[in-house]
Amino acid sequence: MSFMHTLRTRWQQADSLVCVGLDPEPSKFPARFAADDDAVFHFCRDIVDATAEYVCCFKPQIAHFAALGAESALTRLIAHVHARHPGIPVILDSKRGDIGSTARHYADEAFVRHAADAVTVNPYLGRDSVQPFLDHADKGVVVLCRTSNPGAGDLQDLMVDGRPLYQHVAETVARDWNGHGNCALVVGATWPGQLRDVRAIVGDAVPFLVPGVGAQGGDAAAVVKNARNAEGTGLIVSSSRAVLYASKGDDYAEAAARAARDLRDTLNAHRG
Ligand SMILES: O=c1ccn([C@@H]2O[C@H](COP(=O)(O)O)[C@@H](O)[C@H]2O)c(=O)[nH]1
Repeated sequence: MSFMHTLRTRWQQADSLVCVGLDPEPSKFPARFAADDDAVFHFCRDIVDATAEYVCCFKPQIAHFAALGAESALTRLIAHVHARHPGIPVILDSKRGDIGSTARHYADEAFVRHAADAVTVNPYLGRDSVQPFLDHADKGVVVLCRTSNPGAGDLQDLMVDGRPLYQHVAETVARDWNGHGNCALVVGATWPGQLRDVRAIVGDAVPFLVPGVGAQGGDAAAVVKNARNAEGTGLIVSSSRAVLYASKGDDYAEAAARAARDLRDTLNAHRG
């Protein structure tokens, strides 16, 4: 089943727009992991198992694994999601972007090595740099559009032909790059006005990955009000630290589950 089909099915079956981000930082793990040689995998696995019923997706961020030399834990974690929680797609957040001959290897990294269902990509090298990802018609290609960070506007808001650059990215992806219907866009929760503008440009068919609620302070209610589609879906609202590190005690998994459930309920209260 394709990423888009799995995602749409999961939105309905789980009644959730929540994505739990998997950003392991061992210094924030509960003390019980201190002597565990495979702590990254075990901690993330526990979070996955505790929160699965409340999510539409999981989103591991590759730098958090690579910086620790823990790529094997990432591969095993994605395999664990697929084996124990079939029907929950995994978006590998790697924000890749390079010339086509190299991008092919990045696509293999995401879809072959790690067996992710979707990947985040940087569009600024242009169509040929994204093509190796787009060619995987059953996989999701999640293109950075208006990111959640404070400096997002430095380049993404530059005016080009009378409109900010991020709006050109949105239009180009929806009109030209989405031939297989496998594209989504990253738009930060910290920018409700831009969420509304991008939804108006791309219509209902293109999902948004929306990081920035929780630790970055984005307003979950405003995300839903501004960017849901006509079905009340179309959103993958991602939270990492606020879920992963909801408690540093032995109740870390229960606390993560509560945080994911509360985010689901907040989002659902505004879906209409
Ligand atoms: O615009 C973007 C794109 C990606 N991210 C990633 O999402 C998570 C956010 O973590 P929180 O702890 O929920 O703040 C992180 O992996 C980022 O690399 C983003 O924040 N903004």
